[in-house]
Parts: sequence; structure tokens; C-alpha cells
Amino acid sequence: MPDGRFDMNEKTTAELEKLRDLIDGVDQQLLLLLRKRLDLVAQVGAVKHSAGLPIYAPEREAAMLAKRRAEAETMGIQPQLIEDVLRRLMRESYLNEKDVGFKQVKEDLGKIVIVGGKGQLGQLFAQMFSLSGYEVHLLDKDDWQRAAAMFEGAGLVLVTVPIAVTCELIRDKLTQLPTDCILADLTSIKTAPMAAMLETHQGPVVGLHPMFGPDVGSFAKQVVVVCHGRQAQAYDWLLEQIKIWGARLVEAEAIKHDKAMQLVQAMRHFSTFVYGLNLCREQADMQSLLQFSSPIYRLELAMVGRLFAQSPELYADIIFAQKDSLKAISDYLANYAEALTVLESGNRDEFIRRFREVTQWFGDLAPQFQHESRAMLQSVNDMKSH
Ligand SMILES: O=C(O)C(=O)C[C@]1(C(=O)O)C=C[C@@H](O)C=C1
Repeated sequence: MPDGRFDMNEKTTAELEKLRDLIDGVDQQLLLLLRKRLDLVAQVGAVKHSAGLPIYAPEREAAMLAKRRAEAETMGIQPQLIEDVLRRLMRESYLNEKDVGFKQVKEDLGKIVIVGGKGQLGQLFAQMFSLSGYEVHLLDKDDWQRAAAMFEGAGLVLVTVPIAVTCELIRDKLTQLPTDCILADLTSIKTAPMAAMLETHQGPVVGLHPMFGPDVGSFAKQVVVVCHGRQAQAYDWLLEQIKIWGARLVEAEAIKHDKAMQLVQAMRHFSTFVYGLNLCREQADMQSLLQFSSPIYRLELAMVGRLFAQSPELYADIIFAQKDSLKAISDYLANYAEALTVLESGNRDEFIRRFREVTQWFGDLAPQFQHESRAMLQSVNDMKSH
């Protein structure tokens, strides 16, 4: 509410004005300090670029945060405050260090061809390879007549096309790659594309799954799943390169990865889809939902709403990709229906018994998640402007 609506006498107004002027001065000093920090970070970026060091330095971050927290405490400042500020600043560092470019791990690779390179994820990888000094060529739907020339002398062919056509494309179109060329893919399931790549190409093969969308500002702290295919020593540089971009690599067997994806992707996206479908069918009044939303509900609405801002084809592909996802989703429906019978029967004690069962199953993770989500919810609240 603007101050004007309160009845303020002249003395209060003058006092407030004076104090606010002082606060403005402090904030301006903060800006100068931020400028200074950004300049230093740019210098760190340049040093790292020439030394080929990863953008993300977890040990340095942990040590720095611990020191600043302790110092804050002695100054009567909440340690969490300086931690929040520094984490936000480091996010800025990841973006700024990226612009300097990255060390090129493999200098004699030859070209990189990104099949499906005009898709968003393809473009992101193209940008990262270009920032690292590689010669990148994009091959999209209409470019197949030029494919043979493009593949000639290629050191890496990276496939990032919709899941539904990935295997067929690999088997039909990637039969003539140079023998020592690495064949890799970014598909969000791994078993079938890996099999198709290993069958079609006799050289090095590796499956990758970036666990993030193309709208991330930087690779720092993001996870990329790696499924080893063949001749790991030949694509070692690629993994090293991705680590320099700041990502964390998680090695997994394709089958285990795909099983996890049934829950992490198919089931989750499907239930988010149904949540949105339900809001739509119920003709929910979004304005009042937003007005009455607690921060956790606002976050939930944002997570549901963001799905519908994206491509339906992409999500259909992810959800329809594995037949076994149907089982995971059906199990969810069965659990929902069964829990509903508890509600229908009015058995409150039974509900509480089940609740406790799940709490026990989550174990230490439940309080950990509560702690983590508290910080997220506070950020959601910070973003409100009225
Ligand atoms: O010290 C570094 O290595 C930096 O890149 C700077 C910085 C920072 O902003 O302080 C940024 C990213 C790293 O993860 C750690 C610290």
C-alpha cells in the first residue's frame, strides 16, 4: 500500500525520507560492489578458459559459503542471507563465464554434425560447441540431400530429433559415417536408441540424456546422464568437454535409466497433464485461484502451467516413448482410486496410518525436502510485486 494512504505527519515523512536516502546510498554502493565482483569473475572466466577448468567449482563454493556464513554470524547477519545472495551471484557468474567461451578439449576433431540441430536442444548444444571452438554443422529435416557431404570428415554426429523417429532415422540415415566418428544422441530414453546406434555404426557410440530443458542459462550444476556404448576412450574428450561446461555426469545403464524415466518423466508429466486437464474441464477460475494461492500452490500452478506453454508433441513423445510407462501410470491411477476409497469410507484413521507409512518410507528425505522447499517458497514470495 502506498505510504500516502497512511496518515503521516511531516516529521515522520522527513525522517523516512532521510533514512531512505541513506538506504539508496547503500544500495548504490552495493551496485558498485556487484560491478567489481562481475569484473573479477570475468577475469576468473578468462583464466579458466585458457586452463580448461570447469565453470562450476563446488569445493570453492562450499568453502566460500562456509566462511561468509561464519563471518555473517559474527556481524549479526543471518547466515542464510549472505548464502542466498552469493548463490544468486554465482548463478550470474555461470552466465558471464560462459560468454568468454570454453577450452576446446579436442582440437583435431574435425566437424561436429548435429542432426536435428534446429530444435531447441540441438541449438543449445550447437552454441556450447561453438563457444568451445568447434566447427558445428546443423542438419535438419530438409538437408538430407547434403548429408553425405556433411558427414565426410565428421568427428562427432549428435542426434537430437523427436524420440518417435530417432531409431528409424539412425537405422536409415546414419549408415555411412566415417568409422572413427563418434555417434551420440540426446534422446530422453536410452535403450532403443543405443541399440540402434550400436547396430548401425561400428565406431564409438555414446548415449547422453541432458536432464534439463533448453531454456537453462548455463550447464553449471545441471546433470547429463551418460550411457556407455563402445570405445569409451574415443569419446572421453566429449565427456570432459561437457564437464568443462559445468555439468555433472551421471553414468547409468540404459535399462535402469529408462525405468527411472517412467516415473521421473512419463508418469510425472502425465499427472501434470491430467491436473491441467482437470482445471480446464472444471473451468477453474484462474484469477481467484491465483488470488487465493499460498506460495506452494502458486509454485504448483506454475509447474502445471509451464507444461502447457511447451510443445504438445514433445510431451507426447516423452510420455508415449516407453510401453512400460503405461504400467507406471496405471499403478498411479490404481493407488489414487484405492486412496479415494479411504476418503469415501470416511476412515480418517486409515488415511493417517497411510500418511505415516509414506512418511516413514521417505525417511530423512522428508525433512530435507521440507527444508529445501522452504527456500524455494520464499523465492516465490519474493517474486511478488504487489
Ligand atoms: O572461483 C571460481 O572458480 C569462480 O568461477 C567464481 C565463482 C564465484 O562467483 O564466486 C563462480 C563459480 C564457481 O563455481 C565458484 C565461484
